Amino acid sequence: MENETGISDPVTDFSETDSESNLTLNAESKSDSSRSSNEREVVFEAINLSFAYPGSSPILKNINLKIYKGDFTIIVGLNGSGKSTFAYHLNGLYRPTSGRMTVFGLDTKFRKNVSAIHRKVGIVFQNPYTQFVGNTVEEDIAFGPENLGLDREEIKKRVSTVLEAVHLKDLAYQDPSTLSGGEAQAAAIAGVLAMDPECIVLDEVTSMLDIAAEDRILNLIDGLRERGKTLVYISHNPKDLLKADRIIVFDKGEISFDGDLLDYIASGKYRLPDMVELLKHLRENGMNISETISDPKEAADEILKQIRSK
Ligand SMILES: Nc1ncnc2c1ncn2[C@@H]1O[C@H](COP(=O)(O)OP(=O)(O)OP(=O)(O)O)[C@@H](O)[C@H]1O
Repeated sequence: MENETGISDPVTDFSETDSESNLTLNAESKSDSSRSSNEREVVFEAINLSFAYPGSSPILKNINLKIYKGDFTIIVGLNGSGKSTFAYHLNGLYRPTSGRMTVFGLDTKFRKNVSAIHRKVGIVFQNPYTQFVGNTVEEDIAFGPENLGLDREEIKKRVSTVLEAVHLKDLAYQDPSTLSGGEAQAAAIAGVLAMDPECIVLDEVTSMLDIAAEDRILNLIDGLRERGKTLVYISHNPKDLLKADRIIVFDKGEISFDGDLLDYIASGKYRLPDMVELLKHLRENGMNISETISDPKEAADEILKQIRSK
């Protein structure tokens, strides 16, 4: 079947479970008296989550994870480790084969919950062309806000604001399928921004952007953080790690690391070339790091020392 994003998706057929909606789960968990009042709100929770594509062996294996409101979480891992597959679970596009995924306490296994989740969680896919639904860029961006039932003036305002933000005003009337890779990524991001969701999941969204466009998007992401949005960002770019509240490493469908940047570097779970890139970036941005360091392990130690001393 095709879901509303246009992705051909065999795992979001909710017809059998539709009547069992579980919208009360969040209220139940809030009434749990054992929780202290200052406990942070859990946005995403994976509980023993496993997933296999039809006819394949499991891609995600027994994932247990909570992601909290307002956090900027970066997910890294080698190609094929299951990052995108996991991201699709974060707004209910995919459902676990076993275990559970809840978003704001709503189990993604129930169709009614997924409609509610789609209003709260926007996702920008790795391949932007899969998410276009409009005949023009402008129409495409307006589609989300229209679905939210916003009035014409508000839709117009939002479309204009996000087109400006991603520098696509001149291409507003172009067919999105004819955009260049970088333009398409910017348009897909604009489409999600126009919906102003509480949480945004970004799956390698800057891979086709030039440096100026990437900077624009990263600035937008900074702005979203300041507004308290919950962000989950799948990235292969080492310098993004510096922004993260939390880094999660996927390895063959399992979580092999979960912690902050210092712990990540100290853990030695990083990809060696990433440390060299990170070092280069820090050096270019004024950190006093010896030019003679090129060995990745030495680089990691130096980054750790520099960050700790700040
Ligand atoms: N629709 C599908 N049907 C069957 N297998 C799939 C499908 N989509 C992905 N896979 C497989 O699932 C595994 C995980 O893919 P996924 O795209 O989640 O990895 P990833 O960590 O995001 O990789 P990358 O960094 O390359 O984007 C891969 O081995 C991939 O071939």
